[in-house]
Amino acid sequence: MESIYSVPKAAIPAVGPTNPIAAYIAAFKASSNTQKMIEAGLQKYDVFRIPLLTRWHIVLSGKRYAEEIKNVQEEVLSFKEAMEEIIDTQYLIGSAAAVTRNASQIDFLARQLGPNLSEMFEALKEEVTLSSAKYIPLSEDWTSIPAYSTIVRMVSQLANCMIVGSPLCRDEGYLDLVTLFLSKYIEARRRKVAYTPAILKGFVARNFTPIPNMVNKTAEYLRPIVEGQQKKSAHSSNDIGDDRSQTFVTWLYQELDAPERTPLRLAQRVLSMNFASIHNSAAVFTNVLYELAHEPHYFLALREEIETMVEYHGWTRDAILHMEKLDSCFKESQRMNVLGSISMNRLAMEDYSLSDGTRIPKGAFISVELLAPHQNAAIYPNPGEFRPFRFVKGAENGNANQFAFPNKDYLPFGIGKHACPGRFFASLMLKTLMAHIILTYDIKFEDDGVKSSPHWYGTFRLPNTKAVLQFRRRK
Ligand code: HEM
Repeated sequence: MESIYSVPKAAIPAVGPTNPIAAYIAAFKASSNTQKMIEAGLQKYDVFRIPLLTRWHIVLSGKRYAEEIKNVQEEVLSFKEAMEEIIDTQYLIGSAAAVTRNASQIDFLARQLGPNLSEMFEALKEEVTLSSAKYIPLSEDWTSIPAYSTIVRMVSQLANCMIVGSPLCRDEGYLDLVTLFLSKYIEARRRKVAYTPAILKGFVARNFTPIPNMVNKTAEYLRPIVEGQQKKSAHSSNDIGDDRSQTFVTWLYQELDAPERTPLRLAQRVLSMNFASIHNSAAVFTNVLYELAHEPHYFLALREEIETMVEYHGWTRDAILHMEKLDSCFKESQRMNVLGSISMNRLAMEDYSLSDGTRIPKGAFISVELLAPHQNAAIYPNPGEFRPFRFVKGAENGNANQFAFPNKDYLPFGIGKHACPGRFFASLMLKTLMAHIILTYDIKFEDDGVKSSPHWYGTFRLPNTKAVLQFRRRK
C-alpha cells in the first residue's frame, strides 16, 4: 500500500502539500470536506492525488478516463480489492471470500435478476401496496412524514422482497436489523477497525463491534428458509432442488457448494446485498421526491402518463417500462443529484499506464470523478437546471436514454464490467413505488417552497435526511 507517510512514487500532481507530515495534517483538516479538495484538483488537472488519512487517493477525471478503465482486468485494476480495502469485510463480516474477493453471489445476481424481473413484478407490486399503506396513511388531511427514514424503511421491504422474499421481508425485527446494518457497519469500521493495526483488526471487530452479533441474528432469521430448502432438496431428484423462481437467498442456496449453504454463510451474503441496495436506492428515490415536491406541476404530467400506461397495459411491468417521463425524471435526478462525487474505485495490482502515459503505480487506489461529466454543457444543455423530461426522446433512441443504462457521460451506476448489477431491479422497484405514490397521494413539503439541501459527507452526498413531507389522499 502507498501510505501517506511514504514518498509517493507516482509523478501525479497533488492537491495541497506533498511532504508526508504536512499532507497528513491537510488530510486530517479536510477529512469532512474531501469534496473541496477534489474540486480544487479538477480546476487544474485530469489526474491528481489527494491525501486521505490512510493513504494517497488518485482521482481520474470521468470525462476522460471512465471509458478507459471500465473493462481493465481484475488482475490489473481490482474492484474487489478496492472494496475490501474500503469495507474490511474479512474482519467485520468474517469472510472476505464470501463478500468481496470471491463474491459468486454477484455473478448469480447479475445472471438471475434480469430473466426473473417479470416474474418478480407481482410480488414487488404487492410489497409496494403494503408498505405504502403501512408507512404513509391514506388520510383526507395532510399528514407529516419524515421523508428519508420512511423511504429507507419502504425500500428495505421492497429490496428484501427480492433478497429473502415474504413473509421475512415484512418482518419488523428483520427490517430493523438490515436497515441499521449499514450505519452500524460504517461506524464500527471508522471508529474501531480502520485505524487499528492489521494484526489486531479481527480481534477488535469480533469483540468490540456489534457486527458479528448482527450477522448471527440475520442467520437466525434465515434458518427457516435454509431448512425449507434442505427439505426441498431431500425430496427432489437432484441435489439443488427444482424450485428456481424465487429469491436471491434461494438462488444462493441452490448455486453454492454445500459448505457454503449454512445460515451463517448465507447471512454474510444477504447482509452484503442489503448493504449494496437499500440506502443508495432510498437516497435516489428521496432525491426525486424532493425535486417533484419542490415543483409539483411535474407530478401532474407524471400522473397523466402513469394513468395512461396503466389503463393500456394494466398494472404490469410493461406499463412501468413504458413510463418514459417517469424514467427520465429518475435519470435527470441522478444526473444532478449523484450520491457521491467519485465512483469506480480500483486498486492497482500492478503498474498501469493511462493512454496519456500517466503511470498509476502498483498499490495505488484510484477512483473516477463523475460530477464534471454530469455537468457537461455540450451533452446536457443548461446542466444546472433540473429538467425532468430531458431524456424523453421517443422509442427510436432505444434504451440508451434510460435511467438504468450508464454511459461515459452518465456514471451513477459505474460502467463496464463492474457496473451495478442491481440497477435494472433498482429501476423497476423505484419506478413502481413512485408510480403508486403519485397515483395515490398528493405531496408537498411541510415548509412550503423550501427546497431541502443535500449533505456532503466526505465524497458522499446524501439527500437531506431531516426534511418532512406531507401526504394526503389524492384529491
Ligand atoms: C439506485 C440505486 C443504486 C445505485 C445508485 C447503485 C450504484 C452502484 C455503483 C456506483 C456500483 C459500483 C460500480 C463501479 O464501481 O464500477 C454498484 C455496485 C454494486 N451494486 Fe449497485 N446501486 C444501486 C442499487 C443496487 C441494488 C438494488 C442492488 C441489489 C439488487 C445493487 C447491487 C450492487 C452490487 C452487488 C454491486 C457490486 C458489483 C460488483 O462487484 O461487480 N445495487 N452499485
